[in-house]
Amino acid sequence: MTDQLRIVIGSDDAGFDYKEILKRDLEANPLVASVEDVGVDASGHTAYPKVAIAAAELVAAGKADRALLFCGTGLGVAIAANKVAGIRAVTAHDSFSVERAVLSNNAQVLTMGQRVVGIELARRLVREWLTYRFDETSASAEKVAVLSEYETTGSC
Ligand SMILES: O=C(CO)[C@H](O)COP(=O)(O)O
Repeated sequence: MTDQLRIVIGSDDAGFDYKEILKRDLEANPLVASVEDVGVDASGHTAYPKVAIAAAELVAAGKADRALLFCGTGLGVAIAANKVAGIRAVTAHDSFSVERAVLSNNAQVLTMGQRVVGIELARRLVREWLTYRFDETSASAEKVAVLSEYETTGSC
C-alpha cells in the first residue's frame, strides 16, 4: 500500500463547510494516517492568512506531510501558505492540475475555493490527490530543486 499521509486541514469562514466535509472524508480514507484541523471553527472569522500560515508551518516543520486549505477562491490561502519557507502551495480545481501539483511541482499544499468548485468535484479531487507521490528521481525533481536553491541562496 502507498504510504499513509499526515494531513493538516484549515479554512477561513468562506471555506468552512468544505473543510468540515473534507475532514470527515480524510478521516475515513485509508491513505491518511492523521488529520489535524487548524481551524477555523464554526464561529470563526480568522483572516485566511492566519490559518494558512499555521498549516504551512506544520508542514515545513515536518509535523505534517501535506496541507489541504479552503477559502472562498483558494487563492488567498495559497498565497499565504507560500510565504512559509519551503512550502509549495497551489490552487487546483481540475484533475490534471491536482496530479501535476504533486508529480511535477512536489507541492505539499493543495488549496481550493468553496465559491469556485462544487463539493462532489472537490471530494473527488482530494481522493485523487491522496494517491500521488512525488518521485525524487524524476526529471521534475531538478526543476523543483531550483526553487529550493533560490530560497536558500537568494539566486538560481
Ligand atoms: O477567497 C478568499 C481569499 O482569497 C477569502 O475567503 C475571501 O476574501 P475576501 O474576498 O477578501 O473577503
